Amino acid sequence: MEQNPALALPETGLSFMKMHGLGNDFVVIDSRGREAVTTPELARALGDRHRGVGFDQLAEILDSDSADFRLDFWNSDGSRAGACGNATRCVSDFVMRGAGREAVTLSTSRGLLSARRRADGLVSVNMGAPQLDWAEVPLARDMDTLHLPLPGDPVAVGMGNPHCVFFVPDAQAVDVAGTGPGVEHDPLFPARTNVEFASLTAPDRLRMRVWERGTGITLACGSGACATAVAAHLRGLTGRRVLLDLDGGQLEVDWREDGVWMTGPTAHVFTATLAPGFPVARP
Ligand SMILES: N[C@H](CCC[C@H](N)C(=O)O)C(=O)O
Repeated sequence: MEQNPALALPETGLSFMKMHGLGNDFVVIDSRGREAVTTPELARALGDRHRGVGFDQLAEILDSDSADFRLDFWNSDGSRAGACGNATRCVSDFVMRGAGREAVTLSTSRGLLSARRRADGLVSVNMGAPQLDWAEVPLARDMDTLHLPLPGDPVAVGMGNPHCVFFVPDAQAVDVAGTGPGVEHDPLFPARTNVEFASLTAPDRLRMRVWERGTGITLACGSGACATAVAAHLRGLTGRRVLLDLDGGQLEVDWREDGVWMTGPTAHVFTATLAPGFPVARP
């Protein structure tokens, strides 16, 4: 096996954690006290579910001057994600446990966020204010973000990353794999987009399924749940606080004065070490 120099790690035997929030799964690399190690090549190699470890997102923990830590997010196709709500909750849980604290602050590419453990053990993150201006999402040109000029009349919401939310009669019946990629790559979204399909199942309760930019179908998407709750409220379907049923479980979203709070379970599955020489060149 020949080592590919383009993928060489700064050290062999890199240690990482596998975590998930409602089955939205992550590889987490703790790089506090050193330089960042993630590159697009490493993200793709680790993200390969057959030849690597497999994940929906990779999160790298880094030192921060302005918060308890910094978090960078990557998709399995090697692209960057500006936000990842479930990984933020999982990593915050890990950092809080390590420090014996019940609340932390973190910096991401969209700014400063905060997280805390609730009395019931679930972890909440304040994902910040939704981005409702076309340029912030971002969209290709000035338009009404509440009614995009696409079949299905979706809503665009930014949560530090772009989301396109469709309200449908039955989210369960949607061909997510068939519809998602076309929307992800629609020219209306210059940075591509995450795509959500949601239906109202009770007052203030939504069934939601997701196609994630750079990853595909996932069992849950925290920022997608926030975007969907914001869109549902703005469309007059729900109040500001909703319960979302995703393929992997439930999330609570509460759009408060100080930002969009998202609450749910977290899991640390294992900690492991990459074999020396990984990743190796592939034929
Ligand atoms: N699963 C993540 C979102 C990943 C979004 C990513 N696919 C992007 O490119 O924006 C979450 O819990 O918020």
